[in-house]
Amino acid sequence: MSLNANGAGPDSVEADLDLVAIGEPMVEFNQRDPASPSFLMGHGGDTSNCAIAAARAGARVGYLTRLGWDMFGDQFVELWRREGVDCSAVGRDEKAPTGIYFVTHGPDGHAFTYYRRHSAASLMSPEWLPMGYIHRARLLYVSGISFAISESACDTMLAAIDTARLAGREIALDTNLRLGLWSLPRARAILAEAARMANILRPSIDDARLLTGLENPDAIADHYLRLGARIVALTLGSAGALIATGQHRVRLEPHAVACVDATGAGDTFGGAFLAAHLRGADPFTAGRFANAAAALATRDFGAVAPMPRRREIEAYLDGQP
Ligand SMILES: O=C(O)C(=O)C[C@H](O)[C@H](O)COP(=O)(O)O
Repeated sequence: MSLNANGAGPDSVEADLDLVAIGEPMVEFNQRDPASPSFLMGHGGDTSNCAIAAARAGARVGYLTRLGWDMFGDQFVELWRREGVDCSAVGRDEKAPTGIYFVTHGPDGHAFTYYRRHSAASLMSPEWLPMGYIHRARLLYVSGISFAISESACDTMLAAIDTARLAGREIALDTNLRLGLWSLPRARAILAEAARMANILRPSIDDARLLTGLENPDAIADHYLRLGARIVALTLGSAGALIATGQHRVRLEPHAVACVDATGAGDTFGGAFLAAHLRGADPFTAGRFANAAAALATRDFGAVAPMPRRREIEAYLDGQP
């Protein structure tokens, strides 16, 4: 079942949302202390993270997914309502569960363990897609993870992109490569196709190296600009970010914050970047805002809980030299 799903054409629908994100949310169990058997419960899933980060950064945001008819599904609906993320077109599935994942921490950073196979979101299909809802937003946000979780979810993402393109909406793609979900050759082929259709691209340097075979951040930015993106926001992990357009590029230095858990930092960058972009900031100003937001989001455990709000990000930037 999906609520308020309609297939009305773009001309009859006013864009009353800035962005709509589509993908899979997952309940998160985060191990704060490797010596302890207890896990902190939270909420993750890259596109839901991005939607919440964008809403906290000041955008009008909608989210599309399918949830189980379970306690975790109810929690997500409550979370999005609390965060001001419109979830009126979210579908629920009586037979399939909401996905979950575990975050553990080691010397190489965090690692994810998924329990998401046959989840409600992985059963998304183009027949379900509420196209009229996509028309309501100026920009569609998709992520590589959603192409990887199942064949029908992959088809749904391609249909969502087509819908947004035909309606003249912007498309933003986060590569979010998760090789536990699909093979590198498959990811390369499908994400290159998706990147061709994206106006704004946010690859991480690790993803981009694997996907393009290139090493150098400038060469990676050139590659994606050549594919057709207008803006490439390449995040460089603890080395900051590179924002590139056809005309200009700026390297953003990292912010020195005490990092506790980087889960969701990339999604926070994406959400904050898009919120700033959609209120008219140029890509470099949006990049500075996002770079600060992502750093602030690493100061505590969990993908969502430590995400900063617009005022906090601006106050932090005001205090920077
Ligand atoms: O892996 C998945 O499928 C998830 O959605 C789990 C996490 O919530 C995001 O992956 C976090 O993404 P980052 O912002 O790159 O840390």
